[in-house]
Amino acid sequence: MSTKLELRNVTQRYGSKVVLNRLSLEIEDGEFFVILGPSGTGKSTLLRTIVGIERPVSGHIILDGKDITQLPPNKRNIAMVFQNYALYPNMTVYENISFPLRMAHMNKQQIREKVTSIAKKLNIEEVLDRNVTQLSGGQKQRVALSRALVRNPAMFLLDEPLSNLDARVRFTAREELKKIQRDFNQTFVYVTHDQSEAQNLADRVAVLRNGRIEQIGKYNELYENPKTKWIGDFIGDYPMNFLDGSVLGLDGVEIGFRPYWVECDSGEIEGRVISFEIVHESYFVYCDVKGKTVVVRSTSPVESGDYIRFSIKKFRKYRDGNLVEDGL
Ligand SMILES: Nc1ncnc2c1ncn2[C@@H]1O[C@H](COP(=O)(O)OP(=O)(O)OP(=O)(O)O)[C@@H](O)[C@H]1O
Repeated sequence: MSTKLELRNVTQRYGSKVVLNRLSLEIEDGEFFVILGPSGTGKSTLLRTIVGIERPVSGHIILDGKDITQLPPNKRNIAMVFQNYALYPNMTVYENISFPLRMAHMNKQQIREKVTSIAKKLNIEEVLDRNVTQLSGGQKQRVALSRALVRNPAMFLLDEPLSNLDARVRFTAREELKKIQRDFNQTFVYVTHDQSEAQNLADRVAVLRNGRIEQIGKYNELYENPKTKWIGDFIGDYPMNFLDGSVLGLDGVEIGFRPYWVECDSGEIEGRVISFEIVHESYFVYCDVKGKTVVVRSTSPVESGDYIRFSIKKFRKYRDGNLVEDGL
């Protein structure tokens, strides 16, 4: 089962601090929806509000056309997977996964069939009798997902589920997660700090800033056409560079460009090399252009103190911090 979620003007406050500010959002059936944003911008609060651990002070949450704003969490049929997985440590894997079914008084035979079938799909059949404390991080994640999947929820909320895994396991776990989402045709709402996760997993990304959505779209749209300078700065492996438009003879605007959008060795702009780093045989050169630091990618070696020239092959125009649409 999977359904559409709508948030209408949802506001959440802790004391006088507004954490979600009239936030509206629609998440489609079967979507892998990622929420990105700096620390403290309300990402976890948003998930807790959707699942019902917290009630919004105003606004509405609609699941499949039904207003669930006032329903308690156990009546919402939304599963939440926490960062630490919240497994019951004194139980086996089987007991953990079957827990929600036992609570629902399902008969033993049905429980066994359901748990075994899910465990098979998630490749944890072999560890069903183990205590959860004896599992690897990736296995714990699969147990937490299985425990949620047996309930057949309308959607899944995941709060940084990979952040406790080391780099290598994380990569495989990420691929598995995507596969599970597709195989079970589930709607996932997924909070992360990690842009590579957003890029790889998301159908759409919403970037939160001060309790509001600054931009929403495919990761690539956010990268290519940041609606604001703030998004340009936040999205991408390197922040977008900004220079006064006058460097290209454009008045009254700033231009934004990625390090990859330039061609080095000749061109209209000159910069003095402050420092550089080498990544995959490219030089990412921090240079001073008329008192502003920009990063450009060069394939030729550089030295600090050198002067380099480059031309900007692609750029976006910004006025008052916002994208000028004809700047595309
Ligand atoms: N129970 C609470 N009582 C008071 N303030 C809270 C509570 N929970 C969160 N906050 C505050 O609300 C703001 C948003 O917190 P939240 O955890 O939603 O942010 P986040 O974007 O998930 O952050 P992070 O990326 O660091 O996990 C923060 O300023 C936080 O200190």
